[in-house]
Amino acid sequence: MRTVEEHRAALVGLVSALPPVTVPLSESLGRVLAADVVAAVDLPGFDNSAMDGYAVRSADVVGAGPASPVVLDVDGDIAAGDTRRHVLRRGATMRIMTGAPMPDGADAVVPVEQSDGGTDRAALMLAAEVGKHLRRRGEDVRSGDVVLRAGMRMTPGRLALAAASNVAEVLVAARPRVSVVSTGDELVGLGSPLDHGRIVDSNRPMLMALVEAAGAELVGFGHVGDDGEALASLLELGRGDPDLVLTTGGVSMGAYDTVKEVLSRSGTVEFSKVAMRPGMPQGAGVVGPRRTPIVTLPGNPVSSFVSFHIFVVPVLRALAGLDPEVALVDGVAAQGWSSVPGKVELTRVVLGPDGVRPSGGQGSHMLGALADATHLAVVDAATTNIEPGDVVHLLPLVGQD
Ligand SMILES: Nc1nc2c(c(=O)[nH]1)N[C@H]1C(S)=C(S)[C@@H](COP(=O)(O)OP(=O)(O)OC[C@H]3O[C@@H](n4cnc5c(N)ncnc54)[C@H](O)[C@@H]3O)O[C@H]1N2
Ligand code: MOO
Repeated sequence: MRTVEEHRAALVGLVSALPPVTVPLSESLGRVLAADVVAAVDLPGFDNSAMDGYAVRSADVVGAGPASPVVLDVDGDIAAGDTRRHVLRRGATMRIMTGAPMPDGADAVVPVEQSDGGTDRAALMLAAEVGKHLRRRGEDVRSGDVVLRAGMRMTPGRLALAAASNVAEVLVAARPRVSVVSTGDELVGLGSPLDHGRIVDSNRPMLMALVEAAGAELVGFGHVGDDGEALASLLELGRGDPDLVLTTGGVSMGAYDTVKEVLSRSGTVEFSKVAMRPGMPQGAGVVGPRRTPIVTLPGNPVSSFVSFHIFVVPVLRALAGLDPEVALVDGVAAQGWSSVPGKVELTRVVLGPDGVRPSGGQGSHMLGALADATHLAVVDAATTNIEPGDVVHLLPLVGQD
């Protein structure tokens, strides 16, 4: 029996990194940066006013206050977007709006609320000191600064920072192209009537969703029955020219476990038992004329879900040129639970305010626990009992991190 690490290393070894791609910033949300983003401009780009009010030389308003207003000539207006270069006369002021460039010579702003609002002459009632209500060029970001680092996922906030820095395009990790195929005669499509003995093909929508939530691109999907020829031809097709094919079902010891039967014959896919629960029966290799990497996941829904997290995510990350390892986070058990000896156990858990608890029934056919689960607790093969207060290692669920 293989260890989880051995099987993961074998899978990651099947793929090589795809080259990163340049995308317009507007299409970068959710993508992982493949290079640092460097600001092309200072932020702010010029000294500007933080308030609607009056640009002044602080020396001209010394002692100004409600009881002792300083009255100055108003030499004109400066609106946001004014591209002229203004110079403020000594003993004068200019009306200025939020975001408008400061005139040369001005070093402070008196907000309109602390004035009489005059347009020819204005009475100012604040002794604004140097820098008051002023936003300095480059105080936020300097041109040439690294504002985002390679490996970060683009979020709306990061996108805003890149946009303000006038970065129009970014280099991002490639999105691997993935096909998903479910197998089994018992499966019917979502929304169809269910005869006795039939079940809904839930693994296919689950894996399609996992693929997309993991940042990969779904390029094909289908279902085949337990018919060896159909399965063989579907896999040969490699529809959509995927970088990876995922199958689910048909990999254990049954008389109709077609994936294993058909692909074992090809000689390019290896089937193994992995010391984990759930997800023991696994297979992987290459198929078709392009030797497309394939990972054959077990059919039990939870086994398939867990195997995706433990094996497919690292493969997708390797394809994207990222470190295959996903960092685990620590949590503290709020209650105890037992774990199978000799195998890594992946327990669906909820990380709540009081700590970590198993989320519902843990059978590999039981999807109920996925409603609330936030993480998989990775319990090593030597541990048979988790006690309340124990530190447990958690893998965030895809789409939930
Ligand atoms: N004699 C043995 N039997 C089994 C073993 C074993 O070692 N010896 N291993 C068990 C383990 S562990 C697992 S996991 C499963 C893996 O089975 P398969 O990959 O061959 O999957 P199937 O037999 O096709 O299906 C298993 C189970 O999952 C349901 N299923 C399958 N596909 C879907 C789908 N797309 N959507 C929803 N549910 C699906 C299927 O109906 C079965 O109930 O084998 C054990 N048996
Ligand atoms: O390993 Mo199976 O995955 O227990 O259900």
